[in-house]
Amino acid sequence: MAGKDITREDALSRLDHKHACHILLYADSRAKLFGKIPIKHIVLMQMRFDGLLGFPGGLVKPSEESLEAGLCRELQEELGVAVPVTIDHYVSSHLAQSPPHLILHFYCKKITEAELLEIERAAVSNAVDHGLEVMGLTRVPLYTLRNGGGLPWFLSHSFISNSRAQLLEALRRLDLVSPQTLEEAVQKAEEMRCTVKTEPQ
Ligand SMILES: O=c1[nH]cnc2c1ncn2[C@H]1C[C@H](O)[C@@H](COP(=O)(O)OP(=O)(O)O)O1
Ligand SMILES: [Mn+2]
Ligand SMILES: [Mn+2]
Ligand SMILES: [Mn+2]
Repeated sequence: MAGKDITREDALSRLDHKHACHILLYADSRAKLFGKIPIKHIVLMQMRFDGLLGFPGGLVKPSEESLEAGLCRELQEELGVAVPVTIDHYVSSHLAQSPPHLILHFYCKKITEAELLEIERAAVSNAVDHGLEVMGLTRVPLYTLRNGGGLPWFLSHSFISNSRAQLLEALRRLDLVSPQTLEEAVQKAEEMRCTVKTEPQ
Protein backbone atom coordinates (compact mmCIF):
# COMPACT_ATOMS: atom_id res chain seq x y z
CA MET A 1 0.00 0.00 0.00
CA ALA A 2 1.37 3.48 -0.84
CA GLY A 3 2.03 6.07 1.82
CA LYS A 4 5.04 6.20 4.14
CA ASP A 5 6.12 5.22 7.63
CA ILE A 6 6.59 8.19 9.95
CA THR A 7 7.73 8.49 13.53
CA ARG A 8 5.26 8.48 16.42
CA GLU A 9 6.32 12.05 17.27
CA ASP A 10 5.76 13.26 13.71
CA ALA A 11 2.39 11.49 13.66
CA LEU A 12 1.25 13.06 16.91
CA SER A 13 2.27 16.52 15.68
CA ARG A 14 -0.27 16.23 12.85
CA LEU A 15 -3.36 17.27 14.80
CA ASP A 16 -5.36 17.88 11.61
CA HIS A 17 -5.02 14.18 10.68
CA LYS A 18 -7.25 11.26 11.58
CA HIS A 19 -5.52 8.61 13.70
CA ALA A 20 -6.33 4.90 13.90
CA CYS A 21 -4.70 2.25 16.09
CA HIS A 22 -4.82 -1.49 15.41
CA ILE A 23 -3.16 -4.44 17.06
CA LEU A 24 -1.90 -7.90 16.18
CA LEU A 25 -2.53 -10.17 19.16
CA TYR A 26 -0.68 -13.50 19.02
CA ALA A 27 0.15 -16.53 21.13
CA ASP A 28 2.36 -19.60 20.90
CA SER A 29 0.51 -22.89 20.46
CA ARG A 30 1.47 -26.55 20.57
CA ALA A 31 -1.67 -27.53 18.64
CA LYS A 32 -1.34 -29.58 15.46
CA LEU A 33 -3.72 -29.40 12.49
CA PHE A 34 -5.00 -32.94 11.73
CA GLY A 35 -2.73 -34.05 14.56
CA LYS A 36 0.37 -33.52 12.43
CA ILE A 37 0.81 -29.96 11.07
CA PRO A 38 2.19 -27.79 13.91
CA ILE A 39 0.19 -24.57 14.33
CA LYS A 40 3.15 -23.00 16.25
CA HIS A 41 1.49 -19.57 16.68
CA ILE A 42 -2.03 -18.12 16.70
CA VAL A 43 -2.51 -14.65 15.12
CA LEU A 44 -5.87 -12.89 15.46
CA MET A 45 -7.56 -10.83 12.77
CA GLN A 46 -11.18 -9.94 12.12
CA MET A 47 -13.68 -10.00 9.28
CA ARG A 48 -15.07 -6.48 9.20
CA PHE A 49 -18.55 -5.20 8.32
CA ASP A 50 -17.26 -4.21 4.85
CA GLY A 51 -16.11 -7.75 4.04
CA LEU A 52 -12.43 -6.88 4.39
CA LEU A 53 -9.96 -8.48 6.75
CA GLY A 54 -8.31 -6.24 9.35
CA PHE A 55 -7.00 -6.10 12.89
CA PRO A 56 -8.99 -5.17 15.99
CA GLY A 57 -8.77 -1.44 16.76
CA GLY A 58 -10.12 1.80 15.40
CA LEU A 59 -10.17 5.58 15.26
CA VAL A 60 -8.55 7.48 18.12
CA LYS A 61 -8.52 11.24 18.80
CA PRO A 62 -5.11 12.06 20.32
CA SER A 63 -6.55 15.38 21.54
CA GLU A 64 -8.98 13.44 23.76
CA GLU A 65 -7.09 10.26 24.73
CA SER A 66 -3.66 8.71 24.31
CA LEU A 67 -3.15 6.37 21.39
CA GLU A 68 -2.95 3.43 23.79
CA ALA A 69 -6.05 4.44 25.78
CA GLY A 70 -7.97 4.80 22.53
CA LEU A 71 -6.80 1.40 21.34
CA CYS A 72 -7.83 -0.17 24.66
CA ARG A 73 -11.26 1.45 24.28
CA GLU A 74 -11.61 0.08 20.74
CA LEU A 75 -10.57 -3.39 21.90
CA GLN A 76 -13.21 -3.32 24.62
CA GLU A 77 -15.81 -2.42 21.95
CA GLU A 78 -14.62 -4.96 19.38
CA LEU A 79 -13.39 -7.84 21.55
CA GLY A 80 -15.51 -7.40 24.64
CA VAL A 81 -12.54 -7.67 26.97
CA ALA A 82 -10.00 -5.27 28.44
CA VAL A 83 -6.65 -5.91 26.73
CA PRO A 84 -3.92 -3.90 28.49
CA VAL A 85 -1.92 -2.12 25.76
CA THR A 86 1.03 0.16 26.50
CA ILE A 87 3.60 2.01 24.43
CA ASP A 88 5.77 -1.11 24.83
CA HIS A 89 3.47 -2.78 22.27
CA TYR A 90 3.76 0.09 19.77
CA VAL A 91 5.40 -0.90 16.47
CA SER A 92 4.92 1.75 13.77
CA SER A 93 2.98 4.68 12.34
CA HIS A 94 2.07 4.88 8.67
CA LEU A 95 0.84 7.98 6.83
CA ALA A 96 -1.72 6.58 4.38
CA GLN A 97 -1.71 7.95 0.84
CA SER A 98 -5.44 7.46 0.58
CA PRO A 99 -7.62 8.54 2.15
CA PRO A 100 -5.54 11.66 2.84
CA HIS A 101 -4.74 12.77 6.37
CA LEU A 102 -5.09 9.29 7.92
CA ILE A 103 -2.32 7.91 10.13
CA LEU A 104 -2.31 4.20 10.96
CA HIS A 105 -0.58 3.21 14.19
CA PHE A 106 0.26 -0.49 14.60
CA TYR A 107 0.81 -2.53 17.73
CA CYS A 108 1.78 -6.14 18.47
CA LYS A 109 1.23 -7.95 21.74
CA LYS A 110 2.07 -11.51 22.72
CA ILE A 111 -0.47 -13.14 25.03
CA THR A 112 -0.97 -16.67 26.28
CA GLU A 113 -3.03 -19.21 24.36
CA ALA A 114 -5.49 -19.25 27.27
CA GLU A 115 -5.86 -15.43 27.10
CA LEU A 116 -6.36 -15.62 23.35
CA LEU A 117 -9.04 -18.30 23.75
CA GLU A 118 -10.76 -16.10 26.36
CA ILE A 119 -10.77 -13.20 23.86
CA GLU A 120 -12.31 -15.42 21.19
CA ARG A 121 -14.99 -16.58 23.64
CA ALA A 122 -15.73 -13.09 25.00
CA ALA A 123 -15.95 -11.48 21.57
CA VAL A 124 -19.14 -13.32 20.70
CA SER A 125 -20.91 -12.80 24.01
CA ASN A 126 -19.57 -9.44 25.25
CA ALA A 127 -18.36 -7.29 22.34
CA VAL A 128 -20.86 -4.53 21.52
CA ASP A 129 -19.52 -4.47 17.96
CA HIS A 130 -19.84 -8.24 17.41
CA GLY A 131 -22.08 -8.93 14.42
CA LEU A 132 -22.05 -5.24 13.53
CA GLU A 133 -18.68 -3.56 12.85
CA VAL A 134 -17.02 -6.90 13.52
CA MET A 135 -18.48 -9.90 11.71
CA GLY A 136 -16.20 -12.21 13.67
CA LEU A 137 -12.65 -12.97 14.67
CA THR A 138 -10.43 -15.24 12.61
CA ARG A 139 -7.10 -16.93 13.14
CA VAL A 140 -4.45 -16.56 10.43
CA PRO A 141 -3.26 -19.95 9.09
CA LEU A 142 0.55 -19.69 9.20
CA TYR A 143 1.27 -22.97 7.42
CA THR A 144 1.14 -23.84 3.71
CA LEU A 145 -0.59 -27.04 2.59
CA ARG A 146 0.49 -28.98 -0.50
CA ASN A 147 -2.42 -27.55 -2.53
CA GLY A 148 -1.44 -24.01 -1.57
CA GLY A 149 -4.04 -23.80 1.16
CA GLY A 150 -3.34 -22.03 4.41
CA LEU A 151 -1.32 -18.82 4.40
CA PRO A 152 -1.22 -18.35 0.59
CA TRP A 153 -5.00 -18.57 0.27
CA PHE A 154 -5.46 -16.35 3.30
CA LEU A 155 -3.17 -13.71 1.76
CA SER A 156 -5.17 -13.87 -1.49
CA HIS A 157 -8.19 -12.36 0.29
CA SER A 158 -8.94 -8.64 0.49
CA PHE A 159 -7.58 -6.57 3.37
CA ILE A 160 -8.45 -3.10 4.69
CA SER A 161 -5.94 -0.31 4.25
CA ASN A 162 -2.35 -1.44 4.95
CA SER A 163 -3.36 -4.32 7.23
CA ARG A 164 -1.93 -6.94 4.84
CA ALA A 165 1.44 -5.17 4.91
CA GLN A 166 1.19 -4.88 8.70
CA LEU A 167 0.55 -8.63 8.94
CA LEU A 168 3.49 -9.54 6.68
CA GLU A 169 5.84 -7.16 8.50
CA ALA A 170 4.81 -8.55 11.89
CA LEU A 171 5.20 -12.18 10.76
CA ARG A 172 8.74 -11.30 9.62
CA ARG A 173 9.69 -9.15 12.62
CA LEU A 174 8.34 -11.62 15.18
CA ASP A 175 9.73 -14.59 13.27
CA LEU A 176 6.33 -16.32 13.35
CA VAL A 177 6.85 -17.73 9.86
CA SER A 178 10.16 -18.66 8.22
CA PRO A 179 11.32 -16.12 5.58
CA GLN A 180 11.17 -18.81 2.89
CA THR A 181 7.63 -19.93 3.81
CA LEU A 182 6.50 -16.31 3.90
CA GLU A 183 8.08 -15.47 0.55
CA GLU A 184 6.55 -18.54 -1.08
CA ALA A 185 3.13 -17.79 0.42
CA VAL A 186 3.21 -14.20 -0.86
CA GLN A 187 4.23 -15.47 -4.30
CA LYS A 188 1.50 -18.15 -4.39
CA ALA A 189 -1.10 -15.61 -3.22
CA GLU A 190 -0.05 -13.26 -6.02
CA GLU A 191 -0.47 -16.04 -8.58
CA MET A 192 -3.91 -16.84 -7.16
CA ARG A 193 -4.99 -13.21 -7.17
CA CYS A 194 -3.98 -12.98 -10.84
CA THR A 195 -5.83 -16.24 -11.65
CA VAL A 196 -9.01 -15.01 -10.03
CA LYS A 197 -8.84 -11.79 -12.06
CA THR A 198 -8.52 -13.62 -15.40
CA GLU A 199 -11.53 -15.88 -14.83
CA PRO A 200 -14.35 -15.21 -17.39
CA GLN A 201 -16.77 -12.57 -16.02
O1 LIG B 1 -6.31 -3.42 10.56
C1 LIG B 1 -6.13 -2.29 10.07
N1 LIG B 1 -4.87 -1.86 9.74
C2 LIG B 1 -4.64 -0.63 9.19
N2 LIG B 1 -5.60 0.27 8.93
C3 LIG B 1 -6.87 -0.13 9.23
C4 LIG B 1 -7.21 -1.37 9.80
N3 LIG B 1 -8.56 -1.44 9.98
C5 LIG B 1 -9.03 -0.26 9.52
N4 LIG B 1 -8.03 0.54 9.09
C6 LIG B 1 -8.13 1.91 8.58
C7 LIG B 1 -9.27 2.11 7.62
C8 LIG B 1 -10.36 2.64 8.49
O2 LIG B 1 -11.15 3.56 7.78
C9 LIG B 1 -9.64 3.38 9.59
C10 LIG B 1 -10.38 3.31 10.91
O3 LIG B 1 -10.34 1.97 11.37
P1 LIG B 1 -11.68 1.19 11.83
O4 LIG B 1 -11.22 -0.01 12.58
O5 LIG B 1 -12.57 0.98 10.66
O6 LIG B 1 -12.35 2.26 12.81
P2 LIG B 1 -13.47 2.02 13.93
O7 LIG B 1 -13.24 0.66 14.53
O8 LIG B 1 -14.77 2.11 13.18
O9 LIG B 1 -13.27 3.14 14.93
O10 LIG B 1 -8.36 2.76 9.71
MN1 LIG C 1 -14.39 3.58 16.71
MN1 LIG D 1 -14.22 0.01 16.37
MN1 LIG E 1 -12.22 -1.19 14.01
